[in-house]
Amino acid sequence: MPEIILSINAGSSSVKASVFASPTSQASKTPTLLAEAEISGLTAPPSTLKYTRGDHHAKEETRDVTTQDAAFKYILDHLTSDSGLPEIAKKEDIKFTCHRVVHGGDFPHSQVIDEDTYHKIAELSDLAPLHNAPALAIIKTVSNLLPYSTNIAYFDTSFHHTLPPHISTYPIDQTIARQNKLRKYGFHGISYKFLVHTISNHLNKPKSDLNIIALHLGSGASACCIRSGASYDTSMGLTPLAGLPGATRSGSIDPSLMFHFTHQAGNPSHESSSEMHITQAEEILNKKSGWKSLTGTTDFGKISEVDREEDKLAFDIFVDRILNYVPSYFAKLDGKVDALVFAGGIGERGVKLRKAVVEGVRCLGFGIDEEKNSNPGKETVVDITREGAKYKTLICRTDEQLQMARRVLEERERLEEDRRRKGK
Ligand SMILES: Nc1ncnc2c1ncn2[C@@H]1O[C@H](COP(=O)(O)OP(=O)(O)O)[C@@H](O)[C@H]1O
Ligand SMILES: CC(=O)OP(=O)(O)O
Ligand SMILES: [Mg+2]
Repeated sequence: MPEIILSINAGSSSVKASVFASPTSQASKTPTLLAEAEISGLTAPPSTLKYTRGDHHAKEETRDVTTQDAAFKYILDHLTSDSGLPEIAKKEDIKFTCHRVVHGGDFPHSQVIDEDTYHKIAELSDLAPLHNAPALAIIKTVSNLLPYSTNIAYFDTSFHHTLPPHISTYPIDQTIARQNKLRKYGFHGISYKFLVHTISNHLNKPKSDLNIIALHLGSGASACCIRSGASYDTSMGLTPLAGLPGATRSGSIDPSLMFHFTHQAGNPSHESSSEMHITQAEEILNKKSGWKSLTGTTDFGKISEVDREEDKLAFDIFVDRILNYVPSYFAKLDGKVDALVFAGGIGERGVKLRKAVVEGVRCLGFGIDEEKNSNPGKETVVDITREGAKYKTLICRTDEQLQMARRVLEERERLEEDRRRKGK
């Protein structure tokens, strides 16, 4: 009997969940997708549910859903009541549940979640104010509603454990930095790992030889310099606030700015709770900045239509900030670049943004084919390189849920051992 894996990706504006069946042959490590559901637009209500099971597609507005946990409960209800998905008609049939956890601190790889792991993830909540607490709420819900399932945490940070010290270290007092574990962690690592796997297959090049400049552009956006298949540098830092701006995030700013923005910068935010303590500065920069503060919307699709001056400004800021990274990573790769890769909600759907970014780095040898860029079809990887361009430009439809489910199959023995040890 195939085993069922439920894979959950709680982003800052969306929850995506996919149901997979394990392959019947022991040798295969490829899970089969049975159904996928996504509630998007949590920061731009009303949110919408998109549901796909084989050829069956459904779309509906979910007016009262505004948190990741509510979105997950809605999705779980939808999945388990779908008569076309008998595989999970009984909730006990879900053997593994994978959770994307954005901040994993020093965890080098996935963990079966027990009380201790749960608390370690909770301790990191202040360092990912839009992510860890919502993921923990979903983990709690799964423990209550699916008590037979083994919960596994996959961390965005694990992929970036290869960052060299001169890149991960902040030039600050090192005693305090070490005590408080203040360093660059990097995020979107599950997505970047998926990109490495997929692009390596697409280019028929071993992962260990693959150099890419990857842009994961969604509600949160980051760039990653991938050298020999591993993370060498990335734009996010101690928290997912650093680097590129996002839907409600400022991205990197002069650190002194906040003390001039408000005298309350260091005071606790009203949004602090017993689970998460953040300052007003952190609340403003994470939740009240970015596209929302500039344009009133978090929907980059709308902003890209550039109807108003403020949309144009937001669009131009994003392009400008991305252009701070691509040439710098190009130099760090010594010009040995296999591809510039666009992924994430904006990277995959933002036709105009891709064009502006690629044109911005044409002096390096990139070029975009306008027709392919405008009509990229449905393949996982789409080559949008202009004929004659020296370097490739690709779109890769990232799939963090699939990446986690694959890993469950690949590292099954270690996970079983971890599960036994933790008595789960
Ligand atoms: N056609 C489009 N053009 C540009 N951006 C888009 C388009 N459609 C959706 N988006 C943007 O994609 C983002 C969501 O990306 P996604 O990676 O799914 O989010 P999350 O960060 O929550 O995982 C939203 O900011 C949304 O506005
Ligand atoms: C790390 C991060 O910002 O993730 P997301 O884009 O899914 O919110
Ligand atoms: Mg995301």
